Amino acid sequence: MTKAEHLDSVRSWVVWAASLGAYLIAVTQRTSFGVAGLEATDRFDATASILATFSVVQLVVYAGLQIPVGILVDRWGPRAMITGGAALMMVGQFLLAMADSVASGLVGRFFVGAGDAMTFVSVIRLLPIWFSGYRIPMLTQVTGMIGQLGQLLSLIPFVALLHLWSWTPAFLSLAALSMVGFALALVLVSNGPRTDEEPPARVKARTLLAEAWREPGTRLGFWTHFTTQFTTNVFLLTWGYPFLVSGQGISPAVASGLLSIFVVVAMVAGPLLGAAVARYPHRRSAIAFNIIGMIALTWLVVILWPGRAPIWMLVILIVCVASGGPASMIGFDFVRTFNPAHVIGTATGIVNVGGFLAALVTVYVVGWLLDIQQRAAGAGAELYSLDAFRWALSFQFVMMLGGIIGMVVTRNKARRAMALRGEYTPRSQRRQGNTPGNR
Ligand SMILES: N[C@@H](Cc1c[nH]cn1)C(=O)NCC(=O)O
Repeated sequence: MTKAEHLDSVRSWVVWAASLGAYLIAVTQRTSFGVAGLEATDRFDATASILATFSVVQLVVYAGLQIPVGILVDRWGPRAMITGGAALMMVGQFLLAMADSVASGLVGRFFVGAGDAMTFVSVIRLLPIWFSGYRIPMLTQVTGMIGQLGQLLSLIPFVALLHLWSWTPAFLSLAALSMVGFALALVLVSNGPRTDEEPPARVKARTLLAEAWREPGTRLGFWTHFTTQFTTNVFLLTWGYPFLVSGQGISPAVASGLLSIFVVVAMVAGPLLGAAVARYPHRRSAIAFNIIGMIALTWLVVILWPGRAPIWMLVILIVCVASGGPASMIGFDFVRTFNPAHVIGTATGIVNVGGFLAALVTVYVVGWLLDIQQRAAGAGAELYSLDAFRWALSFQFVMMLGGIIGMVVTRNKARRAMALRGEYTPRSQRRQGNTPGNR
């Protein structure tokens, strides 16, 4: 098969569907512990902070492994990484199924986080190997979008099994599900035909990392992912629920309903953004800036609202914050179009650190700001009061500002580099009426 013949072929769709299945299963493994919080509290006799440690360990492992994983994707190819990731998640869920102490549970969660970290970057790396042109940004979005459905597998059948069969059999079924991901990747995923651009296996990790990082387009992708995605993670993973229930006085049932808007928005906004990026590749950062602007504006309105915000305003806020997840996929599109094929895995890993790193910092600082306000207010003061949330959540603006500065600086650098190479930039089009390229 020549290079062009395998692109967009039936085989391409089979490889994509199998890798997407493996990613959806990884998202199920990722989100399974979160929905088993009450059972975990009983099983491990754990406090709230011990329970939070399980999530933090998983997030730190996930974010910390993105760059090594990206480098290994470029060295070994996506197939080995997806199968290896599924195997690690299988081991992790098996350990968790058997765990009866916090320490053994944490080891299980460590393996799940590590296997999960190996999956997404590898699946995204397969797209430019197997597809061409406008399909790639569209499939990037659809991959992210369908993967989020893994949350529903945790929320519905896994929770049902947990209540029906109890802890050990429910987590063993998750281990079995990972075997399905493993088999899918082993049998159906392929790294594609070898190309001249593949690096010799002995290229040093440091060299790959330096090459990917030197490219301003990679850093633009990092800052784009950083700025668009972190508010989504902060809301979904930690502070959204207590803000809605304790800060805004919403009932727990309505708050859970509001959180499910995140899945709906991912389903709707993903394809829309994919189509917009495919059609206007030279307007990608403008699209991301608009979404960041909407997130910042709606947070500002809710934070400055006198008293509790009305429910319709909270819905608008959640729709805008939720669109940050799909918008963050624009970061991976920058990677694809600015980097040579042999560093795309490494550069994708770098970009995927952005949103998770920003979320970790923000989750921690918001918690710290809530604590110090309670201490300053004296004994008996409420930890989760609306006023305390107003100040604490305002820290998000600091992170957004930092991210926007990063995006502007790297976008200008990327455009300067393109102009030096004589390539199309939006500015050069305004001056000369050039034809758009794909950057
Ligand atoms: N931005 C997310 C994926 C996404 C797509 N639509 C909504 N969320 C992301 O970066 N994901 C990485 C992963 O490992 O899932």
